[in-house]
Amino acid sequence: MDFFNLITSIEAHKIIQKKIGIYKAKENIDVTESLNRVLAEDVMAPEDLPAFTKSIMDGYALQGQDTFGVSEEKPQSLELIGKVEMGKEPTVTIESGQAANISTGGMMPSGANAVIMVEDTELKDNRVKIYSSVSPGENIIYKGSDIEAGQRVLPKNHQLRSQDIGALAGLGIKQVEVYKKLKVGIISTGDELIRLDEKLKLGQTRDINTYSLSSLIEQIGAVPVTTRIIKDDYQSLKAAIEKLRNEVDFILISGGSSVGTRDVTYEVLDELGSNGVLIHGVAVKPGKPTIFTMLEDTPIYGLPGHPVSVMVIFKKFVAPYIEEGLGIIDDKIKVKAKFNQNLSSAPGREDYLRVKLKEKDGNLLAIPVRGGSSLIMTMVEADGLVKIPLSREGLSVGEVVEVELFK
Ligand SMILES: Nc1nc2c(c(=O)[nH]1)N[C@H]1C(S)=C(S)[C@@H](COP(=O)(O)OP(=O)(O)OC[C@H]3O[C@@H](n4cnc5c(N)ncnc54)[C@H](O)[C@@H]3O)O[C@H]1N2
Ligand code: MOO
Repeated sequence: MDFFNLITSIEAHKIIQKKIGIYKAKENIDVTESLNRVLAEDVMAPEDLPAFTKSIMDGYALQGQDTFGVSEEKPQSLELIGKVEMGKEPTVTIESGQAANISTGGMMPSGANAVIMVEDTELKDNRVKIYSSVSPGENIIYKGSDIEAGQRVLPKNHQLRSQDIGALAGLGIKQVEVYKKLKVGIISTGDELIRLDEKLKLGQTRDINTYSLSSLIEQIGAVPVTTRIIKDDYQSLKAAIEKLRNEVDFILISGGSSVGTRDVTYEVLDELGSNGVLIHGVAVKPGKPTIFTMLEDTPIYGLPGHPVSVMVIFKKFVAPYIEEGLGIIDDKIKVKAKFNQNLSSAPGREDYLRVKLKEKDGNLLAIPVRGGSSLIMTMVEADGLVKIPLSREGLSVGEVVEVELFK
């Protein structure tokens, strides 16, 4: 007898998509706090970068035309008329036949259009002997050539990386408007579970899922809100959900999603859910007993307790919706690799294989990590996931597969 009403992963996504309508709240934050945050607006450059035309070599600013035809055998001598001070506007103007000392990063004096490197020159009696030619524009970068004032520097919905923060700082932008972080509540259930700081007795299991889920939530840029471990008991779970629901934007329950006598998640969610439980059972492996419903505006999931199932279902059925609420578009990193063996899978079910990547003879190989969904090491050893679609009965050796990499 089948206790679940299995639906396909496409049908499950349709139900979830239809129900989740997340309001994207925005806030202004300091650039110094903005790593991994997602822009809620386009960022335009308020000024040019660099703000002035500058030298990118240590040497002499001059007119490139003065060096045309110059070589080691046929040097040219120019008059040294002064020096450009770093961080200051030059006080000299270069005319034909003249040069001024300049350092890397110094502002080009007017009249000059190139810089000759110091190693291609010789200084004697206030005259600079030039031993090679430089064309106009050589060894300098023009005002605004990195970023032009008014240009779009970063687009809306971009997740900020360190180089982006560098660019914002370079333009003097102190604050950015980003989407507010969503809060995701985690309730791990199970009479057998103990916390990380408790002593393990035989028959007990240390809580893994609270920790793997919290870090996955943090990784996508949301805020995990954890609770104490909840017993497999209707009233305790109901009370824990009621307590959390006003604090967070999503609720994840780990464990108790199946059909055992101690699996109470379904009953509690069927009572609390706005229209009872909307999903119980998806034709995927791992993670078949997945539950989903809404507590008014709050999406709530019952995630299958096995440590691998929890992580895979989070990645495939939860993370995309949290990311949508955070303004993230698609940031999955995928690579193509050759599957290294024949492997069968049941038709009518979507499989997520954990795979390890290995390079061999110039080919990237995807090697499945064997083992059930209760073994966390199958995730630890893997580099990513490969999907076997519903319609397929397996994968063949040499077949090119797409691997979604773990971050
Ligand atoms: N008769 C059936 N039994 C099971 C079925 C089924 O279809 N019929 N489905 C199996 C599948 S598939 C999965 S997945 C699990 C899901 O079970 P639950 O969501 O009810 O999870 P639990 O029974 O509470 O736990 C399963 C397993 O995982 C361990 N666990 C739970 N939470 C944690 C945690 N936070 N950290 C570490 N380990 C955890 C728990 O001790 C169990 O060993 O059901 C199958 N059964
Ligand atoms: O679907 Mo369960 O999640 O195989 O282990």
